Amino acid sequence: MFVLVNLKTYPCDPIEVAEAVRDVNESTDARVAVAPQAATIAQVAETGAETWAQHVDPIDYGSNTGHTLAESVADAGAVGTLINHSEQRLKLADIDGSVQAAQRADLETVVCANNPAQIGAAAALGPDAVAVEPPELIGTGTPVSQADPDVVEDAVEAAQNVDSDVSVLCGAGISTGDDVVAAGDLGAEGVLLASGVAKADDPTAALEDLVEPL
Ligand SMILES: O=C[C@H](O)COP(=O)(O)O
Repeated sequence: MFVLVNLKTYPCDPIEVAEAVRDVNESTDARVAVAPQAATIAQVAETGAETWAQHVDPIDYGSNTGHTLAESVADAGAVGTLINHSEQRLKLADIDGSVQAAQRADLETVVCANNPAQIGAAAALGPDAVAVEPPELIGTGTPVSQADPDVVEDAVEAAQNVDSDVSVLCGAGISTGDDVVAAGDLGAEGVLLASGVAKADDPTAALEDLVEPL
């Protein structure tokens, strides 16, 4: 299972979380990575944790003030990027452009989507993975795998019908090892989570709990 921890703009210490991600990744068969804010990608990557960007824009080098260039986050040490997170929604043409920009920079891609229909559309753009996240469950602590298991199974089916090479993650409210196991039982190959680790008093303990049953 892939456990991708998105730090969003939570007021946590990204280095503390990154060191926990690095250490827990080394102690488990699961793959554990962290997506800090763009401004801290380089510092986070220096810890040795697998580091992702939270977003890249559908642009190339040039006159794009305020945008995030895929090559820049790759140069800073990111190996992958989220695209179209529920809190950073893009138009379909821009999702396509961001996937292409990420692939140009050799970044792995996870395209987020609200529901199975959008997952099918996202999978058609050729990312490495898609992540289904019902927006109403994000940050609630109520796991999607428990509150809405059908959306996970339907997302897996929707992606497989389009491109069986595209992995499916699920996210929203995931915070325990049982939640991760439940996600796997529904066909997800990973989970995308944030508050369960970023808001934890002890990120290492939170991560250890997440991977303990894997
Ligand atoms: O990127 C992470 C997702 O939006 C899930 O957030 P959450 O784990 O706080 O529900």
